[in-house]
Amino acid sequence: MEYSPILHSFHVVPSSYVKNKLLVFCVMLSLWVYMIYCCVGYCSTVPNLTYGSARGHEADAAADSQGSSQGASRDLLNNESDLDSRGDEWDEVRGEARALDDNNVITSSLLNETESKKLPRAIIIGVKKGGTRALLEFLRLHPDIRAVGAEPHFFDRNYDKGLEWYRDLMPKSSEGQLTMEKTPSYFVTREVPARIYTMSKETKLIVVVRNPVTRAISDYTQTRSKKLDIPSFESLTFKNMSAGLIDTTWSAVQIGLYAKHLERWLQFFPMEQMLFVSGERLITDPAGEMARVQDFLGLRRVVTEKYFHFNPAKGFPCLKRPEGNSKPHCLGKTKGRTHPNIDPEVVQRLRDFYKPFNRKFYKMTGQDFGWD
Ligand SMILES: Nc1ncnc2c1ncn2[C@@H]1O[C@H](COP(=O)(O)OS(=O)(=O)O)[C@@H](OP(=O)(O)O)[C@H]1O
Repeated sequence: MEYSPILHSFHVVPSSYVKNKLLVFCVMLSLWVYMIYCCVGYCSTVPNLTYGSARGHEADAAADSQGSSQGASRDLLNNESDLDSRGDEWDEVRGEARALDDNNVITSSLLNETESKKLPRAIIIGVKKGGTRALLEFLRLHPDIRAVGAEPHFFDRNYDKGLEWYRDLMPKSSEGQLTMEKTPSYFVTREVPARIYTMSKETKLIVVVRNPVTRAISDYTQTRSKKLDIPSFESLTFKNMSAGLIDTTWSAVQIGLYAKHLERWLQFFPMEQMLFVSGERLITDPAGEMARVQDFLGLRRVVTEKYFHFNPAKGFPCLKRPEGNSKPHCLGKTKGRTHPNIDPEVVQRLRDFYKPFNRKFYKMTGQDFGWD
């Protein structure tokens, strides 16, 4: 019989030594099997013991960014549910703005786990046809702003649904981000100042104002676009045309009495908590007005002139990517409608009618909007 070291060792070495060797062999075998599994890609299904924390964060970040894009598309669906919402047209550019600041993107995706829906800390409360959609869409370019695209009408039409209903409409945001909404009818609705104050007396309020005569014509143009057989602007303006008595109960006229509406807000909020944006300058100098708005909200000045491109055919500033030369995005067809020609005498009568109210408004706000 040939000499066999293995057999020999079996005979001469104590059995505990053999057991130990077998144990080591089994461990080695398992490790090899494990490594082969890794090579063919099964590791992702097995708890990662080797570099668990590093890979774990990468995976979380990927899942988070998926989460945030889902959030964005939910926001987009909200937009589509509202007639006035044209926010979707601007989303591509908005994404571009976010990509501006890499740190911000990384931070926000890592923070996504702690993101939650919050009540707005700033609201664009008016005025109807002032340029509120343009302002909201310009603001949505800012990475520190999360805004709901549709108009929630919570404080005027849906107040009985409660604050949780309202909060649920908001997009998710991280701690450093500011949640916003716009509903232009708030500025003229009697109950709204007290209700916003009850939610939070710290709420920042923004009002986009526009020459009340042009605003009234814009308002009328919108109504007429939906209902063709309405009386003329001229006949609706007067209670008694021959006596020249203006009908202040007609909402198109009433909304423009800015000083009167503002008085109600000042019973609840100090002037420092309100910002008045010129609807006219938002068209002629959007970057200048945006600088004021961002300062008021305590934000970095991210949305600057490099985001705007004046479209001569449309007659309005549109949004462009700061880099590259892709086509600028403009607001939809319902913004910037052609106004009907109004009898110049009626326009003059309205101007005269608004003059004292405008003066009072300039005095209250400390701003001359140059309408007279
Ligand atoms: N960038 C840009 N693009 C298009 N339109 C612009 C822009 N900036 C301000 N505006 C003016 O916004 C007016 C509509 O105002 P609102 O968005 O407040 O209207 S609404 O109350 O939400 O229906 C709209 O009024 P009309 O011109 O009467 O249609 C515009 O004059």
